[in-house]
Parts: sequence; structure tokens; C-alpha cells
Amino acid sequence: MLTKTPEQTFFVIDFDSTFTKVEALDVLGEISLVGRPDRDDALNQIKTITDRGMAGELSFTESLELRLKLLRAHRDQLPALIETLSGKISDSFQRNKEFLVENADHIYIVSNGFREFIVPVVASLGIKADHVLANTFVYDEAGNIVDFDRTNPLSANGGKPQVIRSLQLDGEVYVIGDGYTDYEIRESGAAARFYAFTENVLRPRVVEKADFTAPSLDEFLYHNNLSRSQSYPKSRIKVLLLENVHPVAVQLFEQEGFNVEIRKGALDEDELIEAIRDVSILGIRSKTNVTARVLEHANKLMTVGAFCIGTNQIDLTACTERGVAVFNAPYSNTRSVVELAIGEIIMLIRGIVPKSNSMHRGDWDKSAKNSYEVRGKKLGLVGYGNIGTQLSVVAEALGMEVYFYDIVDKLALGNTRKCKTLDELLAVSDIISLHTDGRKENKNLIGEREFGLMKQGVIFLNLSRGHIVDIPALVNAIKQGKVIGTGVDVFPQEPKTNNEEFMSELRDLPNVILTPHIGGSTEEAQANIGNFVPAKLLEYINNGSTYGSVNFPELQLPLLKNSHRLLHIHANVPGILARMNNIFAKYHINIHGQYLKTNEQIGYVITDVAKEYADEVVQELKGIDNTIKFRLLY
Ligand SMILES: NC(=O)C1=CN([C@@H]2O[C@H](COP(=O)(O)OP(=O)(O)OC[C@H]3O[C@@H](n4cnc5c(N)ncnc54)[C@H](O)[C@@H]3O)[C@@H](O)[C@H]2O)C=CC1
Ligand SMILES: O=C(O)C(=O)COP(=O)(O)O
Repeated sequence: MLTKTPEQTFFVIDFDSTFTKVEALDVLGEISLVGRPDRDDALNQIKTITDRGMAGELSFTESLELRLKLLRAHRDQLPALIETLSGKISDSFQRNKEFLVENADHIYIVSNGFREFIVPVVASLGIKADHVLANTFVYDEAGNIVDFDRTNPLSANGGKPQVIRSLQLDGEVYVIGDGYTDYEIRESGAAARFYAFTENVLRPRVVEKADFTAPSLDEFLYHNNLSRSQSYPKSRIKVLLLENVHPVAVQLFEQEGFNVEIRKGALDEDELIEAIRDVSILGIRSKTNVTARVLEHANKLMTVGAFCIGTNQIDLTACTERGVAVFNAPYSNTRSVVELAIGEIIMLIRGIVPKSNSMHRGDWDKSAKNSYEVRGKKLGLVGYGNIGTQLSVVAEALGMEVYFYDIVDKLALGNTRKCKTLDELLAVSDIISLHTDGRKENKNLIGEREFGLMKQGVIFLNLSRGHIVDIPALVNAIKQGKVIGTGVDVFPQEPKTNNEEFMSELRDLPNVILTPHIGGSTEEAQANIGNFVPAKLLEYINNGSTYGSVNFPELQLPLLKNSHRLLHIHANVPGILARMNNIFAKYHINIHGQYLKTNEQIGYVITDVAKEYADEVVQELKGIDNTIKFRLLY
């Protein structure tokens, strides 16, 4: 909290790497040195000098002299610099334009950079030109930047405290910056507090000295209870991403200012219980089980993203009961699985794996025995969902006759034929491929009896879920020659990380392709998922939308404008909406919009209200019986 009133408080903000994400002179170098043979070398030198100056290892005047010499910049290059810098204003400053505009009289930019580019860049967020205290360039007659105004205290060490003192501000000064010179203002006594700003760079030596660390401007505003764009700073919201999700996902969360932790492998139940305590957003793939026991320890958890298709590893009922919305990527890796299945079918029906293995041993075994085309063969698909249907289209293009069996009555695409029973499909197919979802009831769907029904010499694939096949029965069928080619990508027990040994009775059997659950592991699929799932999670966190959720009532909400959004998740019992609306009526709340949707377990009510309302409203809404979770967005 501020120690004085906002009217008696002044905010001094650094420019380079604080107001903007970058160091302006580095960017100027990228512009001014274009086409010079020594460009890269000069740019590296400039960066090193900047860092050494920041770290207090070089006198500031010295570092400025050295950099200007290397830059060889010209006045005409400044517009391009200003344009670039305007596009690189720190995210949290952009988000909080309203605060900056409203408090312009109390905000100063104090920088060792140059007014020529700082003034136009900061003006876009309402900062006044006469509140920018910075250096100025000196040009030669041809417009080359050759020096700087050496009489300006900001061109020398200790300049910042000096210029702030000379302002004779009547109140308390809070400094926000990333560099040591910003801390020096506080050290000299010219400021009451120094916040180390770490959104763009974290300098340990500066953080160490700071009164507080501000990972974003939101955090600074929250800390001082000032008006801001985020009700709760995102830097306080922890995102835990497991199982090596694509870096683009990490980047998307970091860009939004969240506190992101990543881990390469999956976690077992106890490890996850330990890791999840303060996590609000959890990202997993197929190997991490989110059990009811885990959820008991996940008090802050708002949402889970399955960065894959399957959600059988998540206790969806328990998530719903606790008001945790779950999302997945239902289509992003479908094509990758289909391509692998087609590739394996061809490899298996030609017996390529044993042939390749014997070639590696030096054996040349040219023969057509037990080697077939796929054209005209009968492919039987168990499960005709997104993958099954797409596989049927590609297989038909290869001339295969496709049959399918699904527990749900599905439209047969192309010339595919629907089987009435699983048994019928098993009996007719030359190649059988499993593509059902991983619901519990599908455990051992294919066992001894089912293998018994298959044709002699069948090719069998499972790229869906491990527990769907009874492994000892499959091993038996392979050993007896019933199944002559097998492709398995998923297993009842899979290693948690790449460092664990894969144990299975399927090892070392003939014409068996084993793959480490990589059906969906292509660069394309992972990048697709890495974009898709965070978009869903962010829509839910930022806006409350649940479109695409696998366990929540689906609501696609309008963007929030000039309102506060109250999100109420409750057990689906009668009368809750009426109780909420009674509270709104009692406090004369002006409702801008209201949305309700329920499923069997829960109701989700979103109410957009005018910004001014009594604090008691929130308390009363939270206090309604059967409330599971309440959130406020603005
Ligand atoms: N190996 C890998 O890396 C990957 C595996 N998968 C897995 O592939 C499977 C299929 O994925 P999608 O096609 O996207 O799922 P989907 O949900 O679109 O389709 C599954 C279909 O199986 C049907 N089904 C469920 N139980 C059945 C049963 N006992 N008999 C017949 N049909 C049944 C459903 O009605 C549904 O039509 C899932 O288990 C998924 O987790 C998905 C992506 C990658
Ligand atoms: O998408 C699925 O369901 C998969 O099985 C892929 O899982 P993964 O992301 O590779 O752990």
C-alpha cells in the first residue's frame, strides 16, 4: 500500500527495459549499422557495454561515449527507432494505459537514454513531454549523432538522484526500474521505495537491493492498491506445465505475464500433490493422472489443459465437483496418428521390420513370401471418431475396403461399411486398428475371446490407449501366428520419463513395431496443440468462456467492456440463480448481461455488472449455499 495518498505520491519510471522491453541504443544499432560488414561485431560490443554499464562495472559517461562511437547513427534514423520502440512497449505498461493517463501529473520518466526517442514513445501512453528527464544528442552539421549534452547530469554517474531532487516533488517518490542506477535513487534518499522491475530482464544485483520486486506493472499497482487492468496480477498466478509441452505454450503464458514453471516428464500422484498446491493452471499430456486425491490438494486450481486428445487420465467428475474446467486439443494431432497408422500398416503387411533387421545383420533375403499390397485388403476400425474417420478416408484412397464398428451410430464416410457388432468387424477384417477413447469400460476390450474371432494372419494395431488390449492375450495371439503383424504405440504401463526402461512382454517378438506413445508426437501436432490449448485456457481465465471444455457447461462470452464480470460456479440445485438475482436487486446492481448454463453436475452463471457496487455483494454471492467457486474479472 502507498504510505501517502495518491495525490502525494510520485512515480518515477525508467525507460530502457522497463517502459520498453528493449534497450533503445541496441535497437538504434540494428538500424544504423545495416549493411556494415562489422555490424554483428559492433552490435555485440554495444550489448556488452550496455550490460556492463547496467551492472555498474563501467562509468556511465564512458559507456555512453563508447556506444555512440560504435553506433555511427544519424538523425534520419530516429523515426525508424521510434517506430520500433513503440511496438516494444512492455506488455504490462500497454495493459495499464488508463493508470498512466489518469496519473500523468504524477508520473516521470527518468532515463539515461535520450529525449529524442523517449518523448514520442511514452506520449502514446499519456506521459507528458516535460515529465521526461533524459539526455539529448549532439549532431554534426550533416546530422550525424556525434556526442551528447555533457552538461546534463543524466549523462554521468549519479545523475538520476540529482535530477529527481531538483524537481522538488512535494510527496513520496516510488521508483520502478530494472537497473542499478534506478536503485541509486533510493540509495541516495531521493526516493522512498525502489521496485525492481523484472518483466523484461532480471538483474540479481538490482533485485537484491530492491524494497520489492515487481514482475510487472500490474504487480506494482496491485501492491499499492492502485487502479489497474488486472483484478489480480497474473505474475501471482502460477502455471505448471508438465510432460514437455511445446515451447510456444510456455511463451504464450509468459507473454500474458503468468508465473510459469515447466517440467520435462510426468509426475506421479504424490509428486503432483506436492507440486500442485499453489498452482492455478495445470498443463499435462497423456501420462499425468489428475486424480480426486490430487484435486483435494489443489486449492487454487482453476483449470486443467490436456495438451493431447485423451482426457481419461483426468478424473473429470472430481474436477467438475471442484469447479475446475478441463480443456483438451481434440483435433490437433489427429492427422499425425493417421499417418503413423497408415505407415505401420504398409510396413507390417510387407514384413519390413524383420527384413530390415536381417539386412542389418548382413542377410539378403529377397522374397515375396508373406508380403502383400494393402490395396483391396479389408481394414477394420474399432472406434469411428475423429481419428477413425480420417484414417478411413486415407485408407480408401489407398484402395482399401474399410469397415468400422462404433458404439455410437455414426455416419459412414465414403464407401466405408458399418458393422453391427464388434464380433462382426473382427471376423471380416484383414487388418484391425483400434481408435476408441480410453474410458474405463474399454479396459481389455480386446482379449483372448476377441483374438479368437479374428482371421488367421491378421495385422493388429493399437494406437489408442494401452489398457484397451489385454497384453498377455495379444502376446499369445502373436506367438500362435494368429496375429502376424502388430503395431503398438500405447501400453498399460508407460515410463514416466525418457530415462526409465520400457518393460513389456511385447519386446522381442517377430514383426512387432513398438513405438513410445508417439502417435501424436510430430512437430506439427505439438505446435498446433501448443497454440490451441493455451488459447482455450486463457479465454477461460481472462474472459470466463468455456467453449470447448470437456466437463463444463459450454459458454462463449462477449468480451468484457466497461463492466465487472462475476463468475459463479455452483452445484446444480434449484434456486441459485434466483438467490443471486435477489442479491443484485437488494444492492440495486445494474446488470449489463447475464448468462447461465448447466450440466448434470454444475451450474455456471456469469453476470456483467456496472463497475460501482458495494463490497458486500461479492461476499454474499460467495456465501450462497452450494457455491463451488467464485471469480471476479475486470
Ligand atoms: N497414440 C497417440 O499418441 C494418440 C492416441 N490418441 C487416442 O486415440 C483414440 C481415438 O481418438 P479420437 O478419434 O480423437 O477420439 P474420439 O473421441 O473422436 O473417437 C473415439 C470413438 O470411439 C468410440 N468408442 C468408444 N468406446 C467404444 C467401444 N467400446 N467400441 C467401439 N467404439 C467405441 C466413440 O463412440 C467414438 O466415436 C483416443 O483413445 C485417444 O486418446 C489420440 C491422439 C494421439
Ligand atoms: O492425444 C492423445 O490422446 C495422446 O495419446 C497423445 O498423448 P501425448 O501428448 O503424446 O502424451
